[in-house]
Amino acid sequence: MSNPQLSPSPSPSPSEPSPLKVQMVPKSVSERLLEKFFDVSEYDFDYRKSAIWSPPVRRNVFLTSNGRIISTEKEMLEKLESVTRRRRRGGCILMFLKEICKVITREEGVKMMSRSYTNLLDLAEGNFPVMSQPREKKRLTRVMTVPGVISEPDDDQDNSVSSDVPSSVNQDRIIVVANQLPVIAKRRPDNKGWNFSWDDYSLLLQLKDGLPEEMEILYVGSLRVDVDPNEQDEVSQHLLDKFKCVPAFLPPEIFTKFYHGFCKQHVWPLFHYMLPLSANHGGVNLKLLAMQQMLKQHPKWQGRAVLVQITNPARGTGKDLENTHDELKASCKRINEAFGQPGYEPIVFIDRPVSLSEKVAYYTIAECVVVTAVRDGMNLTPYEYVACRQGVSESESSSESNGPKKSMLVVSEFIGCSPSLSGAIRVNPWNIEATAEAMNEAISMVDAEKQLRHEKHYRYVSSHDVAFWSRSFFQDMERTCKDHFRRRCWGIGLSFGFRVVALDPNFRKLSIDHMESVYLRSKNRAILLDYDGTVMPQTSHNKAPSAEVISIINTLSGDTKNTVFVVSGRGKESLDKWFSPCKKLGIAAEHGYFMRWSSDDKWEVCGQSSEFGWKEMAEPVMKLYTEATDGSSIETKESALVWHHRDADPSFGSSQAKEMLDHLESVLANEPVTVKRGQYIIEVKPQGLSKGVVAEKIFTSMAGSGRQADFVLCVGDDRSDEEMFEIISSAISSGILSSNTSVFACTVGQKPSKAKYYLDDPAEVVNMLQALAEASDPGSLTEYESDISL
Ligand SMILES: O=P(O)(O)OC[C@H]1O[C@H](O[C@H]2O[C@H](CO)[C@@H](O)[C@H](O)[C@H]2O)[C@H](O)[C@@H](O)[C@@H]1O
Repeated sequence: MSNPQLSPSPSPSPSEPSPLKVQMVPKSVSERLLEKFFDVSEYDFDYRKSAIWSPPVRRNVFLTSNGRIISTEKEMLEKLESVTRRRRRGGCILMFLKEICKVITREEGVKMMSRSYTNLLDLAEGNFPVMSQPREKKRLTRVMTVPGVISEPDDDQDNSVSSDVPSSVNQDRIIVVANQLPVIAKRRPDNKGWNFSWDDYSLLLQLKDGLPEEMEILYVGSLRVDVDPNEQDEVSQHLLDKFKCVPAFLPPEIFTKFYHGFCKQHVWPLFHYMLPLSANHGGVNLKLLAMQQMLKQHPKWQGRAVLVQITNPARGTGKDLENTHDELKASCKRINEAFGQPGYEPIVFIDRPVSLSEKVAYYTIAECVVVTAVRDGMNLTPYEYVACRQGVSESESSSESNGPKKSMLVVSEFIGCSPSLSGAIRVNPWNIEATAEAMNEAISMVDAEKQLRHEKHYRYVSSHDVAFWSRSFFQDMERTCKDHFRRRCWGIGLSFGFRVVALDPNFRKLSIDHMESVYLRSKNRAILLDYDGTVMPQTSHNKAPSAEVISIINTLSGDTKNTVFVVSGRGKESLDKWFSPCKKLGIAAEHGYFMRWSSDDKWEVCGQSSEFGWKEMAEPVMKLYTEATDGSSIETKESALVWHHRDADPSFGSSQAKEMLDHLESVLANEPVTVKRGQYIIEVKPQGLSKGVVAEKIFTSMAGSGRQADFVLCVGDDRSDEEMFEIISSAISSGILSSNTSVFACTVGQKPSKAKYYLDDPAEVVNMLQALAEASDPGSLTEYESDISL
């Protein structure tokens, strides 16, 4: 092992958190296993350093890369045995190493953090750290990888809550984790301890305005001061009691590496797709060059226009930053020398720290603000500027800006706030000429227009404040987590393909025997079947239904107790041809744009819209993506356009599909259409057309003719089929179906769905339908139909 084997240090007792020093610990189970089976010295890793120390519990918990929790040494050995067996079959040394690397031993972590570094999972569970006291443990819902009911913990956690719902959820709480806590810490004048107060300027603090009043808000983050380890317990307790803040005390050198190194040099550039230096080169040189260009192109501004460049002092250090800074200074000097006059310098370069009030003063007098960041998540400068310009009172403003409020913005199209500023002049900051022209246009604009643009922006800024954003984030979160505690989480896939899906605990495999017995007892049955991916495998090349499927569907639709429909996105011609032997079968084609109750009936056109002008807008976009995506194609249906990427490279096709979805949604935003994803397709279809509407029509018609369905079987595999499942509960509440109706909503494949049941694949669906066909009443079949079904 690469770890030096030092003498074991005793485990801290639960009441005594570990002192602030690095301790090496005895070899863990996983280390011993690694040594036993692999030459681990080849792999230079030390997983223990990544372990987060938490106050000790008395057992180990291992988390493997597929999310399975292994909680005993015995289980670990079993896992190892199975992996080594796989290894012999030519398998997965690396995979196992990765799994082992992900092992988290809660007891054996290297205790390099200070005592305030508490376990965030505990916070989430409602176990607030009470310093120096043993804590009660509750557990979060576990992640499983195999179907079944989660067994109760068999360990020594006597205090754990056995219910799925932690008691803490009775009280609404939100935990805000941020770099800095929204508190100001000052040493007491006598140097004995600290005074704390809320930081009223902190956005984090203002978040609460958008949250429900009874919501408890807990903050986790660092302080801006360095608190001696001896004082940390007391400070933590005080901040928790009085401010609901949990401080993370990072030693200064770790904080510097974390913030200036990891955050600024790695995470920020990574998330903004740029090298660290190009940012600084952050909010500046492109703008100076644009100013130079504007003065050259529009000499009328020489002697009149001044660019005040407020540059935050560089947060990092190093030769590269110094060079960048020197370059900026040189640009300012060059421009000022070229265009300056006695008493006039076109560029005022401020690279010292600027207080908020000074910044507000600059914003208040600025005729225009120019933000040319080449990449930024949000950038609040334009909003702050608009608010400051609104705040100018007539008595404070110069005679020139007396009268109506006005402001002008030139903003980079690459910053997050750009789309929300519809009155701003948007530029590509790399295009210096265009930026220069935009600056000229902005300051040359007539006052009335500046005023209109300002009013528009101010309306947006004043209604989209911090409270607005926190409220909308919170609502999104609430919607997403609505059933969080009810659902079971399942780990699916491996490595990068690993994901956790949350499924309803009642989601289960459809029991054919049970359904068959209900089928036999029922009198009015509605059977709604999707086509592709349900009765027809997606992988099949021949898309026509097999003779077996035709025979089964024919038998089912021939039973007078049954109303059977194929409800598909496909066009009517192929469905009509394929199912021509099934005379009594209903067909809904193109998501219900066309509907036919039996082969004797005419096709009804159900679309509300006969206006297809949008096709001319959608098709060129689809063509663009088709040209760029080898293997993709466009399908033109009567009511819809479909872009297929099944035959394209899987990952490229799917990323193109995501991009096209966004593209089409914005191009067609004002058109009466919806853009939907399906199995390897993006489909644009008229609004109001859905399989849900089809299902509703069928149930309504049955009820209207005195044959309200007492049995509903609805099977589908795709997103569009979810609309059928969804409509069932509203059909029961509206009385179209009875609360006694036996409903079998079934999706194909195990995945999050509105359906309560699943079958694994189309083969199982066909078996299930076969069982129902066999249970159907042969007496109700016509002679011709019984011939076919034989
Ligand atoms: O509602 P469904 O019966 O599931 O039909 C939905 C779509 O079916 C067709 O696309 C599907 O089959 C294609 C092969 O023929 C395949 O490449 C694609 O991935 C599948 O989604 C049809 O072409 C679409 O118009 C339907 O919307």
